Amino acid sequence: MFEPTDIPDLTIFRPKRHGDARGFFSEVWSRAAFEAAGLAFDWVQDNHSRSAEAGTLRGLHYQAPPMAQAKLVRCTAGRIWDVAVDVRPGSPTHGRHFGIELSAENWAQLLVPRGFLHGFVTLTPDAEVQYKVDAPYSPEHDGAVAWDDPALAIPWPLDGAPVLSAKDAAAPKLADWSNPFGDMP
Ligand SMILES: Cc1cn([C@H]2C[C@H](O)[C@@H](COP(=O)(O)OP(=O)(O)O[C@H]3O[C@@H](C)C(=O)[C@@H](O)[C@H]3O)O2)c(=O)[nH]c1=O
Repeated sequence: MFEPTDIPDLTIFRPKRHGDARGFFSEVWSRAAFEAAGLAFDWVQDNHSRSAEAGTLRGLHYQAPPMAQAKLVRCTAGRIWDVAVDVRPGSPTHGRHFGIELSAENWAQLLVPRGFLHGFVTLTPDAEVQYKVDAPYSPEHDGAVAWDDPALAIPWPLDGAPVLSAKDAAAPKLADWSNPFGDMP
């Protein structure tokens, strides 16, 4: 059910789907199951986004401490390529990225700890992404790093230029960015 990745603390969660003639039932998050796996989070907000076009890229985003957010991300319509980048100061995997397809079919989720950048690109039209966060939205702490920074070299599955927000199109490269996570508790 829980699978480690090659980045410590970045975890894949594959909830069981109980299929029957009506459809399916699935526990998409359970405090007991997560705590039994050593994953205790106090989620405070559920987010839901929909992107009309395939090739819509949202990222790479973070909230700075003390409003840093862990995220539990899933895709409930269509397919996305979800990416997390470890920017925890002193982490042995600092700068490393991890990507995974999340979809309404594979029902996988990605648990992104605090101290990571997070983003995704939609692989189908009308993709819907839902995620829990463990700190409230704070526009003053909201930030972005360039999705296409060559220093990160993320192989986004894109066919041409992505659809971006103005904020993401103007995001700084890692070299021009001041990492706020050194102050993380
Ligand atoms: C993230 C967020 C945005 N908003 C508002 C601000 C703005 O008017 C509108 C759209 O915001 P954004 O452009 O930041 O939305 P988006 O680009 O979808 O941002 C999200 O991207 C993914 C990859 C993440 O990891 C999230 O944490 C978040 O940063 O919604 C909230 O009210 N609450 C929130 O928690």
